[in-house]
Amino acid sequence: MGSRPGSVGPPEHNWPVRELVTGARRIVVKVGSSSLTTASGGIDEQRVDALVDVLGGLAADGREVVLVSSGAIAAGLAPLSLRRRPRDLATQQAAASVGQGLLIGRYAAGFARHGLQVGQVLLTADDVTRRSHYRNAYRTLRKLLDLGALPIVNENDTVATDEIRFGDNDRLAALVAALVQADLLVLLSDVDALYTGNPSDPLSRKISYVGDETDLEGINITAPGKSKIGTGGMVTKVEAARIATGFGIPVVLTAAPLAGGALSGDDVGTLFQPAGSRPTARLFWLAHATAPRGRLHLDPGAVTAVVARRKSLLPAGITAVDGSFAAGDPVDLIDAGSGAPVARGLVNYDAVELPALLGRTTGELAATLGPGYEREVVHRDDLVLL
Ligand SMILES: Nc1ncnc2c1ncn2[C@@H]1O[C@H](COP(=O)(O)OP(=O)(O)O)[C@@H](O)[C@H]1O
Ligand SMILES: N[C@@H](CCC(=O)OP(=O)(O)O)C(=O)O
Repeated sequence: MGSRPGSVGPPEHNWPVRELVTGARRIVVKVGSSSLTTASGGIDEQRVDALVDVLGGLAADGREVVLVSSGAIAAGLAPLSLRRRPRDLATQQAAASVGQGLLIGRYAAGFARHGLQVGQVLLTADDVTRRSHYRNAYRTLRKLLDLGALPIVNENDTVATDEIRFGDNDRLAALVAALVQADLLVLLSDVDALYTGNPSDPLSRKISYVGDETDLEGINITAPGKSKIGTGGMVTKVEAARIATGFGIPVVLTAAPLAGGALSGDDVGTLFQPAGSRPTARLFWLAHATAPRGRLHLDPGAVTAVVARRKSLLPAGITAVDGSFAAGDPVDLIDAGSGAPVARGLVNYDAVELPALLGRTTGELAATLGPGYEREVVHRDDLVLL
């Protein structure tokens, strides 16, 4: 890559942030397809074994480790004589079905050398977004850890459809980190850190520390090239870091071969500082893990009331409704002027009930329709700003 300008780091040299890494007891490690498989499609056994050795070392040190591993689709390509990552879902699912078994087999053999059992946990988006399901997922992961087994999580690609799938595992890893209340999320990729621009551009600088959102301003994240076997790219990793740090979990982003050093506290990769306060689990899930079932469009007064004054949303400030949802479902609140989502909340009415209520005051609605219609459309306790 040639010489490049100096890296962008924390303001003070002795910033103790690396202790967030070395002191972490429960760690979620996510590894991307590009770090586990060969360009021609198949498992890169040496790289899998190198990762297993690092994670086995952590477990031997008494840390709880959850591995979120991509690579099922890529690992299934060569065995099925597929020459590149298929575009159609059915072939991707078939490749994942073959590749997942091979991948987990390789992990099981590798971790056995460290005296560790692995537990395969395949999740769909629903499993980590719906309250009843994510409690279930949590129980399984917790039990595996209690039994001394190392959970290996992937998206359940063989049943996930285009509409519901995560596609990349970065966001899934951030949600799993929140689910198990991890002390640290490590995102391993084929690039050693986040850069200010495309890492192959010599003018791009390495970013060693992200303190908050302002440190991400001006960063140019380019899509991975066509030859890539991963799907998420850097955009989904930064998004995953936002989700995890927003839940109070520090994140280290680095290359898989640097994982051992990063976990020992070496100043490698990019460290994302966690937010000071942790939102309630319920609101965190509402913001990051729910799929909105509809959209309520707000006039300027309602946007100010909800965003600036943190008030409940009343029917008078809603100009339009779309989607088909039932009372209790998550919906996005849209600034009708800009079209941007400003908040997400749990709605108190069914979609079919709302059109007759729009623009009317709660007093007027209660007088004509009965006291049941005095209720807010979205109560402020069920609202989270986006
Ligand atoms: N600003 C940036 N900093 C670092 N990497 C970047 C940036 N913009 C784009 N990338 C690309 O993102 C790629 C990582 O994404 P991806 O291939 O999906 O990884 P994985 O398979 O590990 O999930 C890197 O190889 C890099 O080329
Ligand atoms: N669940 C998929 C992950 C897809 C993928 O490529 O993700 P990633 O490499 O994390 O960008 C698989 O195992 O192939």
